[in-house]
Amino acid sequence: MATHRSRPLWSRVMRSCRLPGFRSSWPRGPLGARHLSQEKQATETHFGFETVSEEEKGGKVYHVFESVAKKYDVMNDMMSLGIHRVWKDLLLSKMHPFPGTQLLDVAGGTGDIAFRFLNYVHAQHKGKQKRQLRAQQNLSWEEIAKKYQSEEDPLGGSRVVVCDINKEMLKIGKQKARAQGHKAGLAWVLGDAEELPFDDDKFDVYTIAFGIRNVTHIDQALQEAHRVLKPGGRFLCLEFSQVNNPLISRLYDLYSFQVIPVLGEVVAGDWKSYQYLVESIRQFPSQEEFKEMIEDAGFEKVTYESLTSGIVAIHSGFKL
Ligand SMILES: COc1cc(O)cc(C/C=C(\C)CC/C=C(\C)CC/C=C(\C)CC/C=C(\C)CC/C=C(\C)CC/C=C(\C)CC/C=C(\C)CC/C=C(\C)CC/C=C(\C)CCC=C(C)C)c1O
Ligand SMILES: C[S@@+](CC[C@H](N)C(=O)[O-])C[C@H]1O[C@@H](n2cnc3c(N)ncnc32)[C@H](O)[C@@H]1O
Repeated sequence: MATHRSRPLWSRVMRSCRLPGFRSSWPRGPLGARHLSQEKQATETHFGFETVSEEEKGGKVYHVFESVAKKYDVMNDMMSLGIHRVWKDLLLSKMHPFPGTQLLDVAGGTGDIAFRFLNYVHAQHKGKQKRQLRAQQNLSWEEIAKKYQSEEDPLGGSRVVVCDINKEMLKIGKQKARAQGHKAGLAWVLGDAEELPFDDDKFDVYTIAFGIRNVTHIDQALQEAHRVLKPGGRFLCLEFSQVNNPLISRLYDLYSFQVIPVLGEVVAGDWKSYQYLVESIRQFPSQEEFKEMIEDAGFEKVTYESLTSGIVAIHSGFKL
């Protein structure tokens, strides 16, 4: 079977040499590459509103999530007044996993998407079991109890792999998994979205929630998503997007720049990481631009849904 090492040679060589032209037109934010010289295009990018070298960015992003890991979940509930939970639930209902789904959750951090997936497939499997038992009306209650006990896989064959580049985020995720009683069907892998440590054609669904904005080469991460998905597999991305209503946009800016970093400082003792959060949101492409990037990576039937006036969007695409 082909492995992740089997990426075309030109791709590997151009990537390691950082030749101009390898990158797509991204980044295109206010301080993005389109304002830079041809030579600098291959080496400079943005970290929030700051211009940094591509080599520097990964380390800076790593430091942000290492720093916020312990307060990450509480901060999300506070900053979003719990709304991020609704967005994540919507991602799961859009996915509507079938029994036996193999999910890869990239930039999975503290496991929010993975735990939702496990709860979803568990409930789905239980429901299916109940329906089957109801259909077998002639069974005695002892036989029904026996059938329940002999059930070996309560997830019906579904599995999720959480992959994240940050050890601290994964550590918190594993602690949460233990506390919530998740063990079966869950694996944690340290890895980079730009160079996934998985074989080709391995997963039915690839998710990335609030992760892709932090990746240095978004085009590379999208190509990797395409590579590891099975033919017919689905890409789903939940990410901050563009608010189009001018009034809401004004309020949103006020809240983002005046409140979020203050909350970051008060709750997590970390102004800078939350300043990076709001700045990185402004650097991310619009719904339509991101849709094009997903198509460029080879996905088909690409669609998106804007949620909460476009504060976030869910993009979907298929490897056909
Ligand atoms: C370091 O990197 C990160 C760290 C992290 O912890 C998380 C992430 C990734 C993010 C997530 C996993 C998602 C969860 C996190 C967030 C949603 C935080 C980011 C928040 C924003 C960019 C702002 C938008 C927030 C929301 C839509 C949540 C709801 C909040 C409100 C409705 C605001 C209510 C607050 C107040 C009333 C307090 C007083 C506010 C002011 C004085 C400022 C003025 C503000 C307003 C008048 C209202 C604000 C209005 C809006 C936000 C727009 C309203 C929208 C609609 C009506 C649709 C990570 O990468
Ligand atoms: C805002 S958190 C999102 C966590 C989780 N998906 C959620 O929705 O709560 C962003 C995550 O992206 C991870 N990340 C950043 N760059 C990455 C990369 N190149 N490869 C894999 N993960 C990365 C960070 O370590 C962090 O855990």
